[in-house]
Amino acid sequence: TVLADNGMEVCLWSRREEQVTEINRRHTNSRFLKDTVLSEAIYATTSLEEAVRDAEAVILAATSASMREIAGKLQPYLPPEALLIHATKGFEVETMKRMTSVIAEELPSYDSRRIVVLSGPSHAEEVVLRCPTTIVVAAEEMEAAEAAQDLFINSHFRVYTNPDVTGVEIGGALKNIIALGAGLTDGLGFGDNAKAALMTRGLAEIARLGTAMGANPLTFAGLAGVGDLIATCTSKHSRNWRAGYMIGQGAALEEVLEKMGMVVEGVKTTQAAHILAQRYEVAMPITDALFRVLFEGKTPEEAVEDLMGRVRTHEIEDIAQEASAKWVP
Ligand SMILES: NC(=O)C1=CN([C@@H]2O[C@H](COP(=O)(O)OP(=O)(O)OC[C@H]3O[C@@H](n4cnc5c(N)ncnc54)[C@H](OP(=O)(O)O)[C@@H]3O)[C@@H](O)[C@H]2O)C=CC1
Ligand SMILES: O=C(CO)COP(=O)(O)O
Repeated sequence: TVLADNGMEVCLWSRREEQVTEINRRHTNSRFLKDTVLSEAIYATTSLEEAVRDAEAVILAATSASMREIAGKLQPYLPPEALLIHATKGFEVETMKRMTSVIAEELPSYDSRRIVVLSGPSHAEEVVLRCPTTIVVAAEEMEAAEAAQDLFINSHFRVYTNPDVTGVEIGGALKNIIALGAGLTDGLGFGDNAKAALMTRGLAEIARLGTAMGANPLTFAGLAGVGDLIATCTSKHSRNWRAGYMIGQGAALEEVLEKMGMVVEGVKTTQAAHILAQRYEVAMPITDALFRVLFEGKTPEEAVEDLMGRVRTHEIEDIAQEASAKWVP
């Protein structure tokens, strides 16, 4: 919608014939965006080759679990000059790799410095209504990030650039864990204090792992960090929040995922972050508590008790200030 508003011809690729027909005939995508009429500049196809032919930019926006498969399928068709952008928030859980690494591995002839990640507080339901939205684009090569900025920016969609690909990808992925936790505390009937605590201490552990993985800690104070954390932890649109809420109310994970019918990235990301925290030797108590609830049968109430009973500690970490001063793109 944003690109069509900016005068571009947009081709959507889907593997579902019925969805493609609906988009082309009725200009709606009722499974995902009820009550929205899409621009006539948007059309759809089941042919990936047709979708990317002569494309100025190719945007990968499916799930993290399907990124490798889709990037691999794209390989023979990607026009070499096209700008490659992804908007997926998660890790490849089998390898713990970030999305840009997965894409780079599947598209070895594409200059990986030009792969752009687009992230930030941006629920699709609000973007299609043209509600003011701000996001961030990051690439190792700043011209690529600026080219993505040029494509998307308009009066209702404001785009910032950032050279920190690692931080932007990690912020977008890890906030989903905290959103699950925020939903869970709401489902348990706790109030604003609990949610504020989770968001604040959640941001601390996002920044801790992110910094250990090479991100600029200041990125987590930006749109891909605290910005997306606020949107996702407080929004009725968030699938992660809703999934957490149902679990807090006593539902089992399998039942919740079945009901959602859409991706809840935070579940796989909790698995990935739990392992990454061990690998990088950083403390992620909220992630660990959620891991135990999701995968080890701990009750939400027990997890909260564990978190509140942890050994007392101080708030601000020196390491973050030092890392920020030293960080180079
Ligand atoms: N929704 C939002 O507001 C935002 C989402 N994101 C991120 O974007 C990503 C996608 O989210 P979202 O669109 O909401 O998720 P949904 O679950 O709503 O949709 C996922 C889409 O990916 C497609 N897909 C999954 N696997 C494959 C595959 N192997 N081949 C082809 N298509 C596939 C699905 O197609 P099919 O129906 O055929 O299964 C479906 O169209 C996530 O990482 C999310 O975190 C980021 C910002 C905002
Ligand atoms: O990342 C998002 C908004 O920025 C979407 O969050 P959910 O996947 O929780 O709906």
